[in-house]
Amino acid sequence: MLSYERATVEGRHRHLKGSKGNTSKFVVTLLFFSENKQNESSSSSVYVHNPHLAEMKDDVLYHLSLATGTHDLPAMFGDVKFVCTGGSAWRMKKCTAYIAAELGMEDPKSDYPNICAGTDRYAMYKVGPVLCVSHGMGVPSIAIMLHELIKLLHHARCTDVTIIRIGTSGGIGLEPGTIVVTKQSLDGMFQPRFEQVILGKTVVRNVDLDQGLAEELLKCSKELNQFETVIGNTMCTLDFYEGQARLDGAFCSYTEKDKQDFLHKAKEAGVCNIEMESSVFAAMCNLSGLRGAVVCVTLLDRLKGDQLSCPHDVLQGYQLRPQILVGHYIKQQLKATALKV
Ligand SMILES: O=P(O)(O)O[C@@H]1C[C@H](O)[C@@H](CO)O1
Ligand SMILES: O=c1cc[nH]c(=O)[nH]1
Repeated sequence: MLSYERATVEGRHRHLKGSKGNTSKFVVTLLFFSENKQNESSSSSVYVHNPHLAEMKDDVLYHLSLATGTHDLPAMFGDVKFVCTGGSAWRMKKCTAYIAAELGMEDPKSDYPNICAGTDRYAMYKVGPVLCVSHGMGVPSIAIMLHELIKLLHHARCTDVTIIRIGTSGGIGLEPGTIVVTKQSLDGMFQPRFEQVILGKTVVRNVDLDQGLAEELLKCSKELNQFETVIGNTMCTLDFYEGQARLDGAFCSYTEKDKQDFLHKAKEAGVCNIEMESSVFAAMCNLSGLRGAVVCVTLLDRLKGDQLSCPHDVLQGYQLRPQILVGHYIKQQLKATALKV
């Protein structure tokens, strides 16, 4: 069972306009969900926390092109136990075919229809208990997908779902092709938090990820022994260029030295890689009670450069690594569950 914990943070806003040093007080209420061990049940299905949903006759998951009124969501998705999500639709289709082969569930025609074919916002594929969904680029895009996915899992009455973001990133001091399993998601100021403005107030959300799941994934990588994997902090930014201290965007107002100083500070804060979705992903896993992990391959070492100039096939090969690791993990989990039955 999960229960709310409330915490209040007080601070002061500095007014941008008006007289120098003018500030006003703000109060932010933090809601954490914590495990209630006393009432722990064997399966977990706490995904949505919204009293308004129960009052709605029909729920339209607009960006997924699915709805409770037009689709039998329990029949379509009730067996889902794992969700893999990543930026590109191509990668999610590849991931579906790879996991199908790993689990011996290949479609003889190798055709995995896009369940969200009614929209070009996101793509979704399913093989057995595994759902693969694309999320686009950046926090707003993945947040919209996650709101609708979490409602989908709720309407479908799914239980015990694990969700893993399989993505790409820029590494700091790591050999390109290394996988980073995120320990904590830090913002651009190296703070472990996700800030969202709701009703004109800043709400700070918890970005802790499931450490047990991260360790299990690291163990799987050791068993596979195909590529280097580390557990470390991931910096989540709102931009690929200036937000990640690149020198090659359309605009840049800092020097190579400024960039290096920033990246070294990030390294000191335990940052192993930089990407653009982990913070809100972690926050929404915490809110929903989903078990979550972020597994990203590094495409380059940001201490050595900014441009992704290595050959296309090398980059595509790197992109497949997170799914190889996650495919192995899912296969092991399903085997272990089958043994228990
Ligand atoms: O899941 P992907 O590999 O798309 O995530 C990273 C972070 C940004 O969305 C994108 C930038 O190239 O790659
Ligand atoms: O450097 C990189 C590479 C992939 N994705 C990012 O966000 N940054």
